Amino acid sequence: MASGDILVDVRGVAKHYGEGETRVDALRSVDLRVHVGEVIALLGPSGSGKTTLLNVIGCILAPTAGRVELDGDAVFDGKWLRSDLRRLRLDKIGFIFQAHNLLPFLTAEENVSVVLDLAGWPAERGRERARELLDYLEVGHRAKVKPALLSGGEAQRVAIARALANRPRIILADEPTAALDSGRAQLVMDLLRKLASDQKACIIAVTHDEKIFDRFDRLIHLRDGRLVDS
Ligand SMILES: Nc1ncnc2c1ncn2[C@@H]1O[C@H](COP(=O)(O)OP(=O)(O)OP(=O)(O)O)[C@@H](O)[C@H]1O
Repeated sequence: MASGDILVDVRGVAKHYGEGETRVDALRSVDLRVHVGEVIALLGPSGSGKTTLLNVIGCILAPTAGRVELDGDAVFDGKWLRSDLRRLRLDKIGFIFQAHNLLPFLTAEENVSVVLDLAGWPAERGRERARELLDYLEVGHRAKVKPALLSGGEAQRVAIARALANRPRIILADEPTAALDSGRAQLVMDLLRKLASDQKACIIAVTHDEKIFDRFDRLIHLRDGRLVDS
């Protein structure tokens, strides 16, 4: 595959927390490349480093060593290479969290458009984009409803709309289907697959949800901070 197809390029990434006797090596020399259109699962026992790796790729956490390139831009090489990490995250990365933490006092539509406000979109265009995405995710008819009145599946789709609002090409998900029953979990995964292909994006999801393993292109296993054979 051409190098232009690589959206996430992690090389020799290590991360330890603490020092001396309390030191924990959460990641040890991790190499990972993720291509356009790929949908990848990060698996491994509790404490194996999955969240740490997701947070490093999401530019939320600085590794102790190594290099990270996102969508062709070097962002970390022993140190951050970009001063505007918040902007970088807004432009390139979409986060989908398990507890979908929608803002309870905003409608579904406003929960999506608020991200675009932050990214500097004019309000009207932000609202249009939010509606378009909610329609695409088949939850447009719930646009004016607040999160408390949404079903689990609807709320998760609003959270996905929010993660995608600014057209990020790197989508990071932490247990995206944990709160859903089997049928809804499959639907969410089918949606994420369609998105990755339509928007030339990639998806990296931490999951323990065996019923969706067959929806991933690759299963990446972490053990004690190292990648083991997929
Ligand atoms: N802020 C922190 N300070 C100290 N140690 C930490 C911190 N965050 C994580 N760790 C440790 O780093 C290791 C990897 O943690 P991480 O959360 O990445 O694992 P995980 O695979 O996501 O686990 P889980 O499936 O339980 O969420 C663990 O030993 C954890 O205790």
